[in-house]
Amino acid sequence: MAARMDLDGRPIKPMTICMIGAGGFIGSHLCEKLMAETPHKVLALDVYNDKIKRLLEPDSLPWAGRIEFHRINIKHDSRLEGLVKMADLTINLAAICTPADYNTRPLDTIYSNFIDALPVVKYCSENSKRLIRFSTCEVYGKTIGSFLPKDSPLRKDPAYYVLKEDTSPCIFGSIEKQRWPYACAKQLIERLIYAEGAESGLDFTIVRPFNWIGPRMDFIPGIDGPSEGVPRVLACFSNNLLRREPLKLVDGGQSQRTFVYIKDAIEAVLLMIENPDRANGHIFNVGNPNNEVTVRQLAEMMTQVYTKVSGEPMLQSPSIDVSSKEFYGEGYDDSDKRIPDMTIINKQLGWNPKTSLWDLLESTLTYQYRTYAEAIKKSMAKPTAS
Ligand SMILES: NC(=O)c1ccc[n+]([C@@H]2O[C@H](COP(=O)([O-])OP(=O)(O)OC[C@H]3O[C@@H](n4cnc5c(N)ncnc54)[C@H](O)[C@@H]3O)[C@@H](O)[C@H]2O)c1
Ligand SMILES: O=c1ccn([C@@H]2O[C@H](COP(=O)(O)OP(=O)(O)O[C@H]3OC[C@](O)(CO)[C@H]3O)[C@@H](O)[C@H]2O)c(=O)[nH]1
Repeated sequence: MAARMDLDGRPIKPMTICMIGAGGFIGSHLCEKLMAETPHKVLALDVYNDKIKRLLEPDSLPWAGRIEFHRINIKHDSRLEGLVKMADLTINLAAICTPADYNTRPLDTIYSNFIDALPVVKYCSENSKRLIRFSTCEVYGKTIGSFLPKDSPLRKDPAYYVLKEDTSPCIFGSIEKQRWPYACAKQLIERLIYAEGAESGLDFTIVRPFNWIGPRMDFIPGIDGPSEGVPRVLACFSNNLLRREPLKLVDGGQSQRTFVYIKDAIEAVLLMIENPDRANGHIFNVGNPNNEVTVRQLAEMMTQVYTKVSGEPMLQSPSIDVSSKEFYGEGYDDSDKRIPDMTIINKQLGWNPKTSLWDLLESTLTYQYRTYAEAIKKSMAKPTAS
């Protein structure tokens, strides 16, 4: 492998990375990238490894010896400190991060996103180890514009909706709205890390992903996850399409999101890993401001793309409206609109997303169809117990 250079033309030394949550959606793509394109070593920590199994077996793989899986629940495992100490850099991805859990398991959500993350910050700080912490775009909550009257011309002014790391406020709903414990826990751990940086000199980078999507995201209920489970929107809509059911639009599907292809986003994370001088002390939005749609438009586009990749005809009624109470239960609330400002990541790391929403949906839904269509057909053909 040719020597890798950083953005300032210096050779990059091979490093050991302790990656917590390596078995999840983002972790699996990051491990794949690090194994295929870099000389770095990964200590991969998670309670599951299904999504990275391909990288772990067999021993003849070109990167064998550079990735080690440790089945660890960071809530209670004394091996964690030793693994942080062995590494040059710790990346913490571990979290409960599906909205269906926030209002139904708020305590688990707070523990997972704040309490369980505390020892990781402490071990990094005490041992002078660099930390990359995965936060979320959800720390911004709702836009300022959403509080303006519906017909206010200011709603069209980007100052009222574009989300900037260093100036936008974090606006959450009331305590009864249990959508927000996740965002609030993520915000508090960001503040703690920032304070460790200021008071104890911790070298940190905080990543705020804006709806990264692609293959291996979440699960398909009843196939590789619980039948009653509710994953994030990409997997919910994929499941509906694969089962030939209408896509469910929560509260009319009026909320807006910007979606970025996982492979583009992973490029940004690799730049952070390999350019510590440019990434330390920063909070980065990582998203694609050009890929904005309402959830209703996302459903329409996914239906069209799925029809193309599967060759199956479109349903007569491809979507239905459901209330958030019916879909998520009491206490659900939503972010209205999420457009990332890209100034900081652009200036520090020169990163820009490349893939259009249509193209990323085409490659992702091709993967979903190839991976799940047969299994779903078989499971739907099975007689159900009466
Ligand atoms: N995917 C996105 O668009 C997105 C958006 C915003 C924020 N994030 C953040 O990025 C991170 C990764 O997200 P993801 O989409 O890959 O989610 P994911 O659920 O696929 O991955 C999280 C992984 O953490 C592991 N984990 C959770 N608790 C653990 C524990 N106690 N011990 C060990 N492992 C544990 C899980 O088993 C899972 O494999 C999360 O912190 C999430 O909040 C992701
Ligand atoms: O079947 C469905 C499922 C969802 N929706 C609506 O889609 C919007 C997006 O939902 P989702 O992808 O589940 O998650 P969010 O974008 O709301 O939140 C995530 O953003 C980042 C992260 O931190 C981690 O991924 C997480 O909190 C939403 O409006 C749903 O109501 C639907 O209509 N139908």
